Amino acid sequence: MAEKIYTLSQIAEHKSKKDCWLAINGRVLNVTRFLEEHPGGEEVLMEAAGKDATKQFEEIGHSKAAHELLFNYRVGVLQGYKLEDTETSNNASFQEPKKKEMEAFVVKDNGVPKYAALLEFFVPLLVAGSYFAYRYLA
Ligand code: HEM
Repeated sequence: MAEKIYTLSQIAEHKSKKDCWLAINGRVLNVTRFLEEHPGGEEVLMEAAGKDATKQFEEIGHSKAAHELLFNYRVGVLQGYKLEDTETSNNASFQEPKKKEMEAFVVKDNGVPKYAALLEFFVPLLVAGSYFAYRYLA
């Protein structure tokens, strides 16, 4: 999927409270609707508005959740960054957990693995029981 590529000077045209863009890790973000929600406050975002804010963003030590939030505001890619990289990291953080959830769901809901789990529990118990019975009773 092709994404729109922006230059830093194009981003610099969007630095007001009503239209606020910035770039982080090669992604161009429209954070206008996030200004009021940002836990670190509107002011720090406004200071970074219209610029590449990667350094500031990383220096704060934002959480994984904050890194994932970035995807919600993505409007394009900063010129000079590879598209594949951003696509891959996008897929990795959004699709992998979903897949894991699905697997857990299938195991819980399927009768066969439950039966297998019971066997896995009782067979070693039976073997150990037989061994001790043989050792102490015979
Ligand atoms: C779209 C971009 C951004 C997102 C999605 C975002 C998200 C967040 C979130 C979720 C938090 C809560 C703490 C955490 O989970 O790490 C936070 C805190 C904070 N952010 Fe951001 N942030 C962004 C950009 C920035 C930028 C560019 C700066 C600095 C120029 C900044 C400065 C801060 C500060 C100072 C805090 C408070 C840290 C604290 O109280 O310990 N953020 N941000």
